[in-house]
Amino acid sequence: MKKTETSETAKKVEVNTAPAGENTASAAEQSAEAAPKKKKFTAVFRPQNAQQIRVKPKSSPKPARTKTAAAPKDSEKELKQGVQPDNHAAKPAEKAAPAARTEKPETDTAAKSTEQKTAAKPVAPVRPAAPVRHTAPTRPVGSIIRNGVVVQLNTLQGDRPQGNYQSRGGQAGRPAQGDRRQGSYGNRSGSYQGGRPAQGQNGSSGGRSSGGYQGNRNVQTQGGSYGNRSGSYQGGRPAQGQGGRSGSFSARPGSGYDNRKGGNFASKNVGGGDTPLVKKPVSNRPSKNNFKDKNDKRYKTEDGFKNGKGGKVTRHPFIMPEKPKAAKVEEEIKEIILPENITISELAKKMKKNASELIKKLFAKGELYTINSEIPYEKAEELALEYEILCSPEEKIDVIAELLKEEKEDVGEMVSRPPVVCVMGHVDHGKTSLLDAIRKTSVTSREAGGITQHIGAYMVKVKDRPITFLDTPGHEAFTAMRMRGAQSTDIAVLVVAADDGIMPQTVEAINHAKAAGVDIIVAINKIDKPAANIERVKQELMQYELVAEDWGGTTICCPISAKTHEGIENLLEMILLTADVKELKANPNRNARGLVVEAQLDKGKGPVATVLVQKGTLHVGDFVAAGSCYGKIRAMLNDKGMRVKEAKPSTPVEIQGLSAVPNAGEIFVAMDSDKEAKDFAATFVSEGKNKLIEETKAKLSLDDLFGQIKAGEIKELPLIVKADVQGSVEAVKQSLSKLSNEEVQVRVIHSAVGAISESDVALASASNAIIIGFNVRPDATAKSIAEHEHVDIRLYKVIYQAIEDIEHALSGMLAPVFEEKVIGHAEVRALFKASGVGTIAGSYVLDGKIQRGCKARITREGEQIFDGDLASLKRFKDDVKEVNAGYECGLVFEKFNDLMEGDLVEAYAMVEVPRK
Ligand SMILES: Nc1nc2c(ncn2[C@@H]2O[C@H](COP(=O)(O)OP(=O)(O)OP(=O)(O)O)[C@@H](O)[C@H]2O)c(=O)[nH]1
Repeated sequence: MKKTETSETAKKVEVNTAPAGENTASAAEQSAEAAPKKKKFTAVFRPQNAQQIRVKPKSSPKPARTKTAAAPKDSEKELKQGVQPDNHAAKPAEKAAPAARTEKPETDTAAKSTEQKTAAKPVAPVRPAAPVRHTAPTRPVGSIIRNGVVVQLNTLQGDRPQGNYQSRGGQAGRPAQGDRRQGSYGNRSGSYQGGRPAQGQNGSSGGRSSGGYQGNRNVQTQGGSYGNRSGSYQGGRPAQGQGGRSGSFSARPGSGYDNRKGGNFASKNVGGGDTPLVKKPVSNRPSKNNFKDKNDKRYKTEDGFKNGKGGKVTRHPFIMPEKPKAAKVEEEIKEIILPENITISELAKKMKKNASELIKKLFAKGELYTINSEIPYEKAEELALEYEILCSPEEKIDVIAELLKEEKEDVGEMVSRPPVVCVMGHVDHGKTSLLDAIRKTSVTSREAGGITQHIGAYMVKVKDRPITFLDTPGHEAFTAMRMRGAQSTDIAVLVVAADDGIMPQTVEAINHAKAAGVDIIVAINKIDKPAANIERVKQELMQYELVAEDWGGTTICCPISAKTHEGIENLLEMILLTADVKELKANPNRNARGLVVEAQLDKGKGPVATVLVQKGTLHVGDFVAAGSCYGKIRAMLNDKGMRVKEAKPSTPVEIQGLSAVPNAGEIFVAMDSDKEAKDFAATFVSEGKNKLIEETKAKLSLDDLFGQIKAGEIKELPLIVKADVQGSVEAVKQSLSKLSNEEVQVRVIHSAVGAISESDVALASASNAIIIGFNVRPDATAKSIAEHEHVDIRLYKVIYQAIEDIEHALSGMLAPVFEEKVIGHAEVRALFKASGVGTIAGSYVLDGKIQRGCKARITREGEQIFDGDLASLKRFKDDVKEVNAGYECGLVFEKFNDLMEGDLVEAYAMVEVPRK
């Protein structure tokens, strides 16, 4: 029965051991192989296992190594079990004293385990988890060991405990013999072990040695009981150096073996887990050397000890596994990722140090910090380096960029698309006139009676080929449109008046176009004018690396007259030619994606947006998202105001159905479902909030700024601007921002199209901002919240009124200006000395009045001898507020007593005057 059981247990053990480590597993296997030989040995431990063990002992002859045959068995079993110390333990226990399964014995065994370890090494297999399980008590050892091991071992300790337990398990067998004693001993040994391992350990060797010692002690102490004896022997011997023998010995003591084995295993196998931390590996070897007997050496192999005579090698998971683990732990700690700013407490956590330790370190450098102090990355890195911890900056992921990221499309599915063109140039050089001319020459003339809608973009057809013009003013096409890094246009037509040449805004336009990597076609306008000088324009263009084709360059220059329409056709043809060269293509068979060109809140239609489809085809009914807005397209109008059902690449359309008004320049994407569109928008909203919070946080955490605010050097006026159309938002925003001066910074923290909403008020409340509404009103909820939160909402219909109001607000915020104002004169006519007060000037008020707390200048014979505060003003013996002309009074001046009769006192006050 027992034998069979043992084999079963062995299997179980293997399973158990597996987690402990491959080594243990292999050991188990080996042990399993060896087991038959060792069968003779019985483990004392688990009564349950004991039976099984018995069986094994018979079969296992190897145990013989050890003096007791049983020991070998145990070892074998253990080996088989590898990880299953319990079984082994049980076996020995059975032999020694089956009864003793008590935890105490386990502890003893644990103690002995160290010795056993040496001896046990061979026996490693004994680990039999049994002891561990049983040995809750043994744990003391484990715990001790843990303590001994110190924190580093913690993780390992967890494992170790098992090792210890196993060995204990072996001891557990003993317990049967004399539970109490063993128990007590176990404790002792446990304590010892703990101490020792801690001391020397690190390595398994520590464990062993301690185990060995403990084993001895235990044994000794146990004395009377057989189990004890055996234990002592085992312990002692193993300790001395018999690995194999001890194994055999352990067989006797059962417990002893178990312990040893367990110990060994624990240290080795289990240790594999735990030890790594402790450095067991190293220690194990040394201990082995110390303990090794001749026999041991014989049996020893790099992999472990040979089992008994068979010469088979039992693998000892011991050292090998442990080291790598320890190394890993250290590595983990050595590199940390830090954000831009981090608090001391967070840094300490990452460094696995105590915050107070860091604070002390900084304090030693003369820098005062608290655990909540935020320090920049550089400082944190410097600090971490002192602990030999490397830092790397946290990589910020642009969630929105990730969201908008697109995979490369299959070129095969792409078809050519119309070019998207924008017109740029200096003021009055004829941009509008050119666009009008183009419309008239192409679109309007063909679409007889058709009314071209002003939707910010339109298409014209030249020789049946469409061209899309973005009708956005100036370089906004590049700035706003490029907000999300999207390329809005393919070709830029630079309008330069032939009679005016290159002007500042022309240069600006050139730079924007170049930065956007857009092809430039120069339209030299107003050639109908007598003062027109085309060649001069071409010459000037050369300064900006735009060399006309007829001058040997590559820049297409088209002389035109927006007034007479001369050259317009040629310009359009040139645009098409350039488009051909660029081979503009897009895939129309996919979800649409493009740019919001313009957007506004229409009283009848709600939010409407002019979008330029860049890829795919947009359909009515599509779910779209644009920035923080989303919705299902209810209706779609083309540039002629006609309802359309779909829009292909490069087509501008006005869409209705969005939940709110998106920002111009925002990318819109068509989604497969409403939920996707909503999620997309939600991400934008949360990202926006995060950014806002980050900005606020960053500001508040800047000591510099705080210092300046404290010193009154910087003040800020946060504003939220809401208007009915995007154009107004921009206008109000810019006008207000211009009001910033050296002392007060006007900061528009949020601006958008639409009514003043609840979230606007919430934001204003949180950031102490004023809401400026231009042609919009707050909704009912927003209004009531604003009243409750005392948020100031200012509504305007004319921009200048808003500006004027803000200007006033600013002047109120400016540091008051004080001016000196003379309030009266007095003459010193008598002097009195008063102890503790000083000299009292008995004076007569000549004119005006003298007021308490005023300032005074004293002149003597035309020469000023004092300018400072009036410390006290008395009428007779009473303090008074003021003394009018014609009355006498007593004056005492702040820290000035050098007065003489006849001195003239001029009283004055500093009064606040309104700023001009
Ligand atoms: N003679 C002549 N006058 C032109 C021509 N093109 C434009 N103009 C005049 O130049 C003036 C400015 O023209 P706009 O088209 O408004 O110029 P713009 O560049 O759009 O000006 P802003 O919108 O203020 O930037 C108008 O009075 C036009 O009539 C042209 O080809 N010949």
